Amino acid sequence: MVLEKINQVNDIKKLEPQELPILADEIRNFLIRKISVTGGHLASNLGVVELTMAMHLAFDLPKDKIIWDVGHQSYTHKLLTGRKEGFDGLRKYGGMSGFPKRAESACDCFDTGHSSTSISAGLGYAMAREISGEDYKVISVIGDGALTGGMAYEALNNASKLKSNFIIVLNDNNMSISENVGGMSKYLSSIRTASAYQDLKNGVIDSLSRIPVYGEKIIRNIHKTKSSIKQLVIPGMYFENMGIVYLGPVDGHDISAMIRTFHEASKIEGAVLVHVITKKGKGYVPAERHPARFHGTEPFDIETGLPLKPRVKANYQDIFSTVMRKLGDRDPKVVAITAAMADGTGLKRFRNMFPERFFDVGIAEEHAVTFAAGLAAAGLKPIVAVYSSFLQRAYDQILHDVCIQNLPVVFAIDRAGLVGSDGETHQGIFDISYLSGMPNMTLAAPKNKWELSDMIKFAVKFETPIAIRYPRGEAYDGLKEFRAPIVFGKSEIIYDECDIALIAYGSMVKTAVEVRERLKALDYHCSLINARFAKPLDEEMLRQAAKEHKLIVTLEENVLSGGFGEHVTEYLSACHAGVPVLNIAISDEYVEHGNVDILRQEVGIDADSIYKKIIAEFIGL
Ligand SMILES: Cc1ncc(C[n+]2csc(CCOP(=O)(O)OP(=O)(O)O)c2C)c(N)n1
Ligand SMILES: CC(=O)[C@@H](O)[C@H](O)COP(=O)(O)O
Ligand SMILES: [Mg+2]
Repeated sequence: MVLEKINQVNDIKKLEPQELPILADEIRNFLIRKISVTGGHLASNLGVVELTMAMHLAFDLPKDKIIWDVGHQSYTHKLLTGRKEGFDGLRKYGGMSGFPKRAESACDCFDTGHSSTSISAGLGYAMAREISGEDYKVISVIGDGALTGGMAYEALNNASKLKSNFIIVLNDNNMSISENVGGMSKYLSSIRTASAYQDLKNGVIDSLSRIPVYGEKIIRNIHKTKSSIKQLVIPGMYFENMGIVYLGPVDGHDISAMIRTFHEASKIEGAVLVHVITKKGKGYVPAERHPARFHGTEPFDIETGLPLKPRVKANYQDIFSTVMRKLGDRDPKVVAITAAMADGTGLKRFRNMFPERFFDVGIAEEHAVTFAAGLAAAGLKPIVAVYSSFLQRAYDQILHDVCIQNLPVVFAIDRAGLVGSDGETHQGIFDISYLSGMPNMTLAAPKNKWELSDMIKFAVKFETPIAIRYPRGEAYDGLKEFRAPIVFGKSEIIYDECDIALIAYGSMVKTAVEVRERLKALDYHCSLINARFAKPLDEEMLRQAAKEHKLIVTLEENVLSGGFGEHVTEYLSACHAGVPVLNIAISDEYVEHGNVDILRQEVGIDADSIYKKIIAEFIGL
């Protein structure tokens, strides 16, 4: 086993050349085996095995800095930097992260998780190196999907002024999570398919490189200057015209070709983009055939590629998918927007049925929101389906383009709450806080699957901005009998008693049901109120609850700061309600990766922790 020889960074450099393809195969088998048990980002990682090996061979880690965009494709890098043992605990609580983490290894120089940050961060490193007079190479690895994100262009624009070497590796597998979209994607395809042109260029460079002494110089000059020869023979003029040298395309499964190109790229003063072509899912047939399904996978059977635990119950995304289909059918003004998350959000069905009213704008949340604002201003009914943590990107667009103009944009905020294995970059625990301060915004959250459907229907008729948040995964199917119509700003009283009022928002209603059952066993009488709206608050209900109970408990899956509970407490204290309020929320800390049930216990929002906190509070009254 060649992989056995890889125990720490740079061990790969000790291998014989003939061992490298064997190592690539063994790494693929290792990843398939491990991820089939733990789950994780398989297809992207299978695609970059040789690319990562070539970078580790061409560069000097940890001195040189490799920055992985998104970071979901960094598994081979982890393997080659002494973290083989970590794969059994991949993305588990207390185990190895699925993303690069500076705290995990000296070879991880920048934490990532959200897309399109690598060129900015790399440029920061390169500039810092210039200023401090240090000597290391900086390499940002960005996918073709991540290159649809606006930040990447802001960084490229800025990178053109760099005087020292900075390598951008464009890992082009012609896929985002699903098919990549947009003009840049088309442009990259045209480069890939222009093979005749490419052969011509390679021929010229190859011939030049065979000319002793002068050949190298001419090639360098070609790369350095904006000569007309270069314009003729090198594709990638988009980058070249920005002042970024373009090299490629290079076969991303040919280690020697990549090493040669990286050495070439290292000699260039300024920013250079190396265009590498890879195959997403390479080496595992089910992942090659279904790269989107194996982008991020649950544990699966290696033989068949099928999930080990087939889903029995519908998840919130299935419910969203169904209601969107119905709305699309009923109302031709309904349009749906996603920032590259059609699969995850459940918009695929809408896309297939109403392609002309479906927009995948690429990994461009800021643009998605302002684009939706434009659609709304022109009289359509846009629904932006977006993960809570990714919507953080678009704070100003929501405020400036949607809320100030009071436009009827619906935000379907998916993955709201703890998401689990992706960890701190992906936990959707800030949206109530960052949205509730925006005038004109309405915030709602359903208690169960039927209410999600009712709320989306309500939202589509709503005439001002509205955000509906719901969690990742299985939809709650309890409390079916409680389906009072949705009324703007009004909560739903589920059980009306005395002693304690449990006022739960969205996903926490389910937990509150369990807490109430346990408190009942101790003879505590608890009301259960489904808040439905975090903004505006149901003030009438709050005043009433304050009068009728000895303790108010708010429950939410969001950070405390700026969250639902804080607003309730503030309101009750402003009206001198005189009743104690216990806020159940996540304390103001980032929550790491792990199983959601474990994380809930860790942050104290599981039924048991809440039950204990309530008893302690009540006894102290
Ligand atoms: C801001 C943001 N939006 C969405 C995502 C979700 N996301 C993760 S990877 C990915 C696709 C990336 O495609 P690409 O960069 O080409 O990498 P590949 O998986 O193809 O290697 C998306 C949309 C994200 N991580 N960050
Ligand atoms: C890396 C990334 O950002 C996505 O692939 C994310 O992991 C998807 O998460 P879900 O599994 O919740 O769709
Ligand atoms: Mg890609």
